[in-house]
Amino acid sequence: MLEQTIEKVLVTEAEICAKSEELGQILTTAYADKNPLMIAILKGSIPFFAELTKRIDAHIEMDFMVVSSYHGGTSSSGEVKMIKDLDTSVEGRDIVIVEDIIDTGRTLLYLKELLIHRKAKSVKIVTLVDKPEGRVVDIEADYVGFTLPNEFLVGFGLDYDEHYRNLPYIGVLKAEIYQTEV
Ligand SMILES: O=P(O)(O)OC[C@H]1O[C@H](OP(=O)(O)OP(=O)(O)O)[C@H](O)[C@@H]1O
Ligand code: HPA
Repeated sequence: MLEQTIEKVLVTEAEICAKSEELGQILTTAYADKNPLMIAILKGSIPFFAELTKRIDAHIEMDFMVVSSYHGGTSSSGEVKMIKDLDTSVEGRDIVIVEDIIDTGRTLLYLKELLIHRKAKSVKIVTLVDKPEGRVVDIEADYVGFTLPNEFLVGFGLDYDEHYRNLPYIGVLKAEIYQTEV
């Protein structure tokens, strides 16, 4: 069914689990005794957030923000909209933003500047995927799972028109899918 719409798989579920384990160990060491606030940027980061946080062997807290800049299809509106803010104050806290992807960089630049403005003690970014060729603003993640080419990706939280987030791997859709309703 869904699998028939996929042109190629770029990152398998096993590779994502192994990378989450590796990043979890790095964050366990980096944040031992710091009680960071880990922020999932919804909706896309949910599957990765779940994989990653269960592999961090240290005290953490969790909160959630909903922001959106992609309005259907494969192109960014360029405007980042806050749809749901945090419940927790970030003042004086060590923050780890968890994202599924950094592409143009606009979403993470907006979020990082917002959290610094709110007086977070530190703000680090962990992303499952980095597409450096897509960047239009100057921002980098501190921890990157996979650096991938500039193709439109789906799966493991990444959507095309809100579909395909539930694929357990990251891939590219067949070209004809972009011309038809999903
Ligand atoms: O680097 P950028 O070009 O800003 O793109 C990255 C952002 O785009 C996607 O979110 P989207 O706005 O599509 O919302 P979603 O998480 O609900 O899919 C993704 O989850 C990142 O938050
Ligand atoms: O390649 C992508 N796929 C899905 N969502 C995205 N948001 C930014 N880039 C992408």
